[in-house]
Amino acid sequence: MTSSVPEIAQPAGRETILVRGVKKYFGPTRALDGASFSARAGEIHAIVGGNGCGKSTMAKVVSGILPVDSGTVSILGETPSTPAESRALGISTVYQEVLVADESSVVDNIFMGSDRLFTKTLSQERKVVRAAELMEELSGEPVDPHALVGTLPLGLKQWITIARALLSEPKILILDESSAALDFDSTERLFQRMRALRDRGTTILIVTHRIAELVRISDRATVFRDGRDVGVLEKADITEKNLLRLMTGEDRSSGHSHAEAPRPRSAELAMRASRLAVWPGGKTFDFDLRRGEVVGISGLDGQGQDAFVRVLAGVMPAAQGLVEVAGRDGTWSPVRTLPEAVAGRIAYVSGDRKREGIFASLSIFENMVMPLYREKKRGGILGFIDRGTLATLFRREAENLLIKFGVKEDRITSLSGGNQQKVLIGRGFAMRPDVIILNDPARGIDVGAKTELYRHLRTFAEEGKAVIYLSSEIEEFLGFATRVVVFRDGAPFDAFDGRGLEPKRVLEAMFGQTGGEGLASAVHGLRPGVEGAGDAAHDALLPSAGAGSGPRIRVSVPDRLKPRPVSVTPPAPVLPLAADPSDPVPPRSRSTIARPIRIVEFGENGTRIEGGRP
Ligand SMILES: Nc1ncnc2c1ncn2[C@@H]1O[C@H](COP(=O)(O)OP(=O)(O)OP(=O)(O)O)[C@@H](O)[C@H]1O
Repeated sequence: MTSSVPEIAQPAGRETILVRGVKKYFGPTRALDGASFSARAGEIHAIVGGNGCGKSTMAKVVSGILPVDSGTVSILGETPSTPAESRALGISTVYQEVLVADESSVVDNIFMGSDRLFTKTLSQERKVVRAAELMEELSGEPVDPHALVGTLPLGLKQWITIARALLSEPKILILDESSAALDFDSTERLFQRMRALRDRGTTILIVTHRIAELVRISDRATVFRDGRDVGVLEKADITEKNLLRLMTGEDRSSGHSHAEAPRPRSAELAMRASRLAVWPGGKTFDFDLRRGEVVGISGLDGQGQDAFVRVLAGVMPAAQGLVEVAGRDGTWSPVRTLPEAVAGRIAYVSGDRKREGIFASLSIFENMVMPLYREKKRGGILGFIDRGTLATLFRREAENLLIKFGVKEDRITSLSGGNQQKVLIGRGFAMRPDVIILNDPARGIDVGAKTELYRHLRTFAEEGKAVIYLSSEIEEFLGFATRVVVFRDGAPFDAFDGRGLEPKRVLEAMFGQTGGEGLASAVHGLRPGVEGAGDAAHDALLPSAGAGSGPRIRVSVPDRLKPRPVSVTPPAPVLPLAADPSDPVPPRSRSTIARPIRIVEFGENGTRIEGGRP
């Protein structure tokens, strides 16, 4: 990868990681309960399993940062017991949480913690050059090495953590959910890099919930369940079906793809937006949300879909226009702020739990029932709720979403990442809303919980309530969304009926390659405003796109066609439940370059088939 580091010479096939009968308890929680696992030089080895089954704990044990209670751990013949020892052995880890110092520069973040190794001899100028090279190689776009990391979008922050791990050309590279903040194209680049390292003898451990990705990249996979290894699959046997069977211990398929999406029984509206523009100067449009439907929202990164759902949820003000929610008595009330949204029984669930989700210092229980407490204090509509009722609500949501926890009074940060996300989803439902707005909520949650979530939301819609569901994975909409609205350039560009939804058509719309006919159909409840959202169809060859802070989209764009991003700072959102209010909002990137596209098709069960289109 770099001339400044030595080549690795690991004989392929040699066992580099050997873990036997390891136990690791956190109080009453058995994170690892007699787990064994081994990996070889020159292989990409996946650790797979449901939320809370012990994957991250195993990754930390192998990294040498977590001592075990019992069992044996041998990494390259040694047992590192401090991060420094493990680094000296050649182990690099990219952790699940994106760990960067926002107030430091890109170069300082990349070289953080590595001064005692080979980089000691590098001058600051060389480090700056190296950081710039690495970031351009990895992220596919030039990144100012002096830029403050806090001003960068999540995807670039994730690349910084990966660049840091790759600096020393590790013998063992551990990637714990490291592609979670990367879009499809970036994930592909990461995979190429992983394959090159693997071919030079590195052992790569990956932990991921993206099953289709791990089927593609892994040479072997060890499946965990309840803190124990329950099977090892060789490359030829790594299929979605086999993985699920081992993960759940049952024979069942992943999906909801054969299920029917909810259909509204009447034309009664739950919400409406008129003359709405989500960005200053953006195109205006009208939008109706009916009772009884699930509306899927999608788009390429930074096309306004993220702003749209936040505006609907009262989390961010609209640049123009009015959003209203229908009361149970049929009256309409404006939604301009979060309190107005809460009063209108709108709940918001964010997939970005670090920035606008969890309260790290509070318990699991408090995190779930927090909005109800607040209402109680103000004597609002939920003011009658007492602690006993809260406990019942908590239990119900925890059961519904299969949340795995020890004691509900434990801090939320003691939960696995996926279980933290489930608490946020549970919080949304616990508010007993009439409209629930979910912003890419399924990041990091396992397939069992996803299925439960879809089932829950489908029932919710069938009860006459309404769902807005933004997702970066089109597969999520199959058999689930009543209709799907695709955003481009800050406004709806096209819309599709959920029945017979073709993921390929949705992808084409994201790239401006469809005619926008869906906008003309009254079924989709979309009407162009004065400037005309319908104009979007004519602007198809002048799309704007960029690597903003929005969700990841599984679409591949050739590097040479990538736009050069220009930062535009969006208005600061009102964060409803910000863990860290000082956390800056990543800039949105936009550009105006037409791009031919490469489509990734979806086969059975949502597995990807790479296809081509000039
Ligand atoms: N520091 C900690 N304190 C208390 N409990 C913990 C701690 N770390 C992990 N646990 C618990 O150990 C169990 C395993 O957690 P781990 O993070 O390893 O799961 P995981 O398989 O990586 O899950 P996910 O897919 O959700 O990331 C969980 O029940 C979790 O709540």
